[in-house]
Amino acid sequence: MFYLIGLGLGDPTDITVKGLEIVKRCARVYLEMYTSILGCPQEELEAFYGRPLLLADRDLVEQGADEILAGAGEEDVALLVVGDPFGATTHTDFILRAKEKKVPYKVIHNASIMNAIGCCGLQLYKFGETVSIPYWDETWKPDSFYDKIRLNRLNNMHTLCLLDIKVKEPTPESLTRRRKEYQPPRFMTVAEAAQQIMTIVDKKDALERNTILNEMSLCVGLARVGHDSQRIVVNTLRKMTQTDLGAPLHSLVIPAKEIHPLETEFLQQYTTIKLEDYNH
Ligand SMILES: C[S@@+](CC[C@H](N)C(=O)[O-])C[C@H]1O[C@@H](n2cnc3c(N)ncnc32)[C@H](O)[C@@H]1O
Repeated sequence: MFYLIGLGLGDPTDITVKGLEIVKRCARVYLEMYTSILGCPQEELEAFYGRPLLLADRDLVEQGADEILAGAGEEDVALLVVGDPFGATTHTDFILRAKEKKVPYKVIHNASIMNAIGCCGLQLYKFGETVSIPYWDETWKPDSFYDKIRLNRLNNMHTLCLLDIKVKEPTPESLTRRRKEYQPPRFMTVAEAAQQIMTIVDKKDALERNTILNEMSLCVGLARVGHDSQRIVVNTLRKMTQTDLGAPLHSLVIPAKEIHPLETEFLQQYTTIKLEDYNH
């Protein structure tokens, strides 16, 4: 059997009892930590599970599905995913590959940032399409995520912005070489995300700027959701560009234009801005 097991968001003990029992009895257990991170080293997980783990890095997850699924028809193999397995688009592919190979599979769910984001007080059923904000570089500055935020704002829906994680990215110089060298891992902060959004907003004409988003629009920065060190801050978009929420992972929420009074009351604990009569 092939098991896709969610680890939750915080620390090793967030795995479910069901997940832990499966992990203990599997022949091979792979750990995927490039679409998200747990905030503890692999050794800590191994000590808690009482068994070794095989690290499934980006190359193995994206190109090595056959290797991971090998033998899963006869013995138990698991792939551990931080959050919920369906909280990242990458893992549905594993299910399709298992089906194709006639390997039986089971998914063990856990908390995901997709639902834990409700901890800021904005109601989950008022969120529109989630966006991913990629790191910009000198030559590549995609801004299609802004169009989705715009549509959500026009439809009075909140937007969850998931922020880029760069792990095992080859250095530009080694791209053409057989032996790749890798850049240090990078995790986008709420300040960096807010800065990229501000850059787009600043380019819009005055009418668009005032009706969709402007520097005074509110946003919610969240760091390390589900960890003991979780932080949530509500700020204006401009001030969020200067807000340091510490270690990764971070997410940013752009609230809908109209916020329910209960949402306002909840958000108020994360800011000194008087939200009751705030109108941006
Ligand atoms: C591919 S997504 C989430 C994948 C994961 N499978 C899940 O279900 O939560 C990764 C992004 O989600 C956000 N994220 C994940 N865990 C987070 C956390 N604990 N706190 C804040 N943001 C988080 C970050 O923006 C991160 O770059």
